[in-house]
Amino acid sequence: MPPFDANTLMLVTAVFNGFMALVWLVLGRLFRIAPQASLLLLAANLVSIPGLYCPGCSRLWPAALGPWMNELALVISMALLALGVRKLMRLRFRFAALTLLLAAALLGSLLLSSQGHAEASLALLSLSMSALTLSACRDVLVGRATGQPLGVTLLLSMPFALWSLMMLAQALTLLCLPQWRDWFLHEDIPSVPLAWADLFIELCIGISLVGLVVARLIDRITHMVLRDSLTDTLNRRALRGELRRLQAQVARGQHHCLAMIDVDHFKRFNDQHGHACGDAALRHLVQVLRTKMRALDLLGRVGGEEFCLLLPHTTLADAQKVAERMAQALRSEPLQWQGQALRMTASFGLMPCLQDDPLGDKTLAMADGLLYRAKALGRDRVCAEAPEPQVAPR
Ligand SMILES: Nc1nc2c(ncn2[C@@H]2O[C@H](COP(=O)(O)OP(=O)(O)OP(=O)(O)O)[C@@H](O)[C@H]2O)c(=O)[nH]1
Repeated sequence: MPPFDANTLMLVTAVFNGFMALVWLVLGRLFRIAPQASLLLLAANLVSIPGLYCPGCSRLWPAALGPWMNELALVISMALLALGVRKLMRLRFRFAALTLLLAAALLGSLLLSSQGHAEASLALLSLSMSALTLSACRDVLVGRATGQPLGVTLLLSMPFALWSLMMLAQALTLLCLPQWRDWFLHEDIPSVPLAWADLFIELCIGISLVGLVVARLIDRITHMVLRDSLTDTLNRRALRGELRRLQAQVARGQHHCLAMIDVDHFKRFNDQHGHACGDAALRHLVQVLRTKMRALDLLGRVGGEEFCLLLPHTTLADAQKVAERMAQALRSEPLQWQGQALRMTASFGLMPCLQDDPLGDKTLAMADGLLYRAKALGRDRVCAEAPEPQVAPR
């Protein structure tokens, strides 16, 4: 007897899946990390165990249904895995498509099995597993966190793609290449090469799923560190970082602009309608400003009701048009609060990013000065100023 027969390898895979079920239990229940996804992945691992290794199970159902029942557990496990991955990547469930796929696979394979077409029945189940893992692979690619490098995403999606390919190859072999059947199945249990491949891919999927959770945690922490929690704009720290980056480009001849934006008479929202209304007003402001921003533009909250807009690769004349459009949009879209339409305006101080200002402090201070000029001139307006032309020293 070889040192590792297929049954031993399937037992090792089942033990590993049991261990992963424990990992999801701890992550989801104890640490409350991705609790719903963890629950689905816990169930996926538990359900896979009888499909991988269950010596006494054959006594529970007719012998003809033996292989079908094993594969059935694996198909259900794959469906739970696909759902868990979707939840982990924060994508909406597509229950209709999943139910249709499962119903077609299970009913079709049962029908084929009952009519004596055991190979076609197994092939159908393998095909459905291939489709389920392919959809998980796609979800890992589609739902990747914003800052996650493409190489890492490809690496994390690889085990799902491998599993999908392996199941597809198994289905095609059962249907079209019976002479190669031994590569996949030995009688009704997996062949040794397939059992090895199973074990390897299950290990990789487990590691990949934990990697996805870590990527999600990193994404959340980065978001918390760099974003303002009320308005979901950049916070002061992130804004300063972006401004430094733009100032470095200004030194190399690029043209960027910066606008300081302050809500007019903001205190009245708080005083007359309560603090919750003030918060809603800030979110409304951001929502309206965003409709006039390009994908490249960056908005950050400097503090209180004061915001800073960075307009990369924009001349002062173009930036002025953007700011005027924003002021107009605010004027025409009042805040809807408890059945009332509350008029909201803002003042803008607009500056081109200055040369010889590596941290952007001078640019910020001058934009702030222009903002106060806009306030002094009666609010609800844009004040812009070109910098003094630089005179070359004689
Ligand atoms: N609701 C809410 N209020 C805030 C927040 N941050 C700062 N404020 C309030 O914003 C108000 C700012 O008021 P002021 O600085 O007097 O400015 P203003 O009323 O907008 O007047 P002008 O700028 O001169 O037009 C203060 O009452 C702060 O308490 C916040 O996150 N939420």
